[in-house]
Amino acid sequence: MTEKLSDATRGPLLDPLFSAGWQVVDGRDAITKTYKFDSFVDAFGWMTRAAIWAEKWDHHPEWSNVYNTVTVTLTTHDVGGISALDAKLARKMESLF
Ligand SMILES: C[C@H](O)[C@H](O)[C@H]1CNC2=NC(N)=NC(=O)C2=N1
Repeated sequence: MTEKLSDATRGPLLDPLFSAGWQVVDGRDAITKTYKFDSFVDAFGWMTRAAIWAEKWDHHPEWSNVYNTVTVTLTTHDVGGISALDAKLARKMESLF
């Protein structure tokens, strides 16, 4: 069962993501990162690959794309905050980037 991250698990799961450029969203228990690509095709290709994992894990990003830029926000709507699934999807997005 998915749960909001406890204080004890937040650091180990989120600190590596903060080092990779993820940030906490102001006023929300959510994390965000803006990715820049060389082209729209690269951006959309990355979104397509990330979307396959999101669907496989039944965990979906809030995201938007403008040309070569993709802004992603991850949170777990079912628990009202960041869960391990958000960290897992963020790590996958990093590895696909
Ligand atoms: C019913 C379905 O499994 C849930 O609504 C899933 C779908 N994708 C989801 N994605 C995200 N980001 N948070 C959720 O709580 C969530 N819940």
